[in-house]
Amino acid sequence: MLQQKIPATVITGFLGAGKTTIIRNMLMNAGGKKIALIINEFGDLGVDGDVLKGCGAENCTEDDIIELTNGCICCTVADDFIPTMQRLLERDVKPDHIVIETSGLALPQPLVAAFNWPDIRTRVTVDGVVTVVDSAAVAAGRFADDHDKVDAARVLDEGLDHDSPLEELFEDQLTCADLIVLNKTDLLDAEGIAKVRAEVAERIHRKPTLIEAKNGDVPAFVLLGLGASTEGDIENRKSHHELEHEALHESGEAHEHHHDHDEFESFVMKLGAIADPLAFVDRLKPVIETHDVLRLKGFIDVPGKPMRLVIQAVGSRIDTYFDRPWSAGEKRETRLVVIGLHEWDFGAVVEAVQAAA
Ligand SMILES: Nc1nc2c(ncn2[C@@H]2O[C@H](COP(=O)(O)OP(=O)(O)OP(=O)(O)O)[C@@H](O)[C@H]2O)c(=O)[nH]1
Repeated sequence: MLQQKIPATVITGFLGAGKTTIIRNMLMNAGGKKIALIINEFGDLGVDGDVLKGCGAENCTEDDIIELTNGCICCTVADDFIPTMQRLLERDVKPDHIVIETSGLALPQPLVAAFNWPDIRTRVTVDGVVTVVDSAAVAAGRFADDHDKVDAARVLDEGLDHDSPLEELFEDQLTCADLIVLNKTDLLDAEGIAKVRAEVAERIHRKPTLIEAKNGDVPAFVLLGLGASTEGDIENRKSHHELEHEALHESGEAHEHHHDHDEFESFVMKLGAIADPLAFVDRLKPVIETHDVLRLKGFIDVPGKPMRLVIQAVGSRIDTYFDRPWSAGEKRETRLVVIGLHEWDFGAVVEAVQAAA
């Protein structure tokens, strides 16, 4: 009899929006569903995968968590994602549901298109694309372009894309959604939330379901079981790049292929033990603001503490918490992944973070 397709849910959304938090909560209340996780990160310090392995959900053990950390899943879909999916489908014990967390910088469109590959499409279907929004960042205008800056630049260069890389990526992730989660609403009042709803609605031509959340508290039955078969609707969810590409093809103009990720850059830093993490966090805030660090996360070795300290910075909003003991064989060290916009002064950021340590 025709094999029932395994449903796969894509969780996307900009850096720090709350994807991992939503997934961790989903694992803890997914009932008996056996979940396989594919976690993609930009910057090869597997923080999300490590955090999720630490949550010890019995329906998703360590070997059900597969990490793809050699770049964005949209660029590595052919040589990384597809083979991973094929290996997963060869397992004798199949998962009930596959959940894919894209990196915060990934375009979901190429990933959804990959589900139309011949030997994937017969066995898996995209149950839905869930786009997580950092409502506080939207309310703060993080994704709205600085229009007078763009207007000034446009005077100089007619061919300038009207959107900044942040704005384009943000819209592309929204356009692809079956469900939009306005997360971090705990940081906003009713007026702020209304403003975010309006801004999100004006950026998309479709009408995906939109829900609010705090600390990723979205019930698993809302996330899993959307039944959208999104891979059959990609015509309706094109990214800016795909639309531009089509327009240029129609006009017959030649154009170079640019990767949307040239505008972003990340690096991993290793630092010594940090005796006073709160002082470190205070000194880090101005560095993040000065250099417009988009995202900083990782693990801190605090001398004398048996537990590992996780640091999570989304823009200059910084959280730290002890998540688990350092394990016996593990080397205690401070490792941070730092992600920013391309035009930043790389050396200066490294020096400033080191000086703050
Ligand atoms: N105040 C608040 N903080 C949140 C909420 N959801 C997540 N966070 C915090 O935001 C930070 C980033 O959360 P993650 O779940 O790691 O975000 P992510 O989208 O997986 O991040 P990347 O994978 O790096 O793109 C963490 O410090 C979370 O604790 C929320 O609803 N409210």
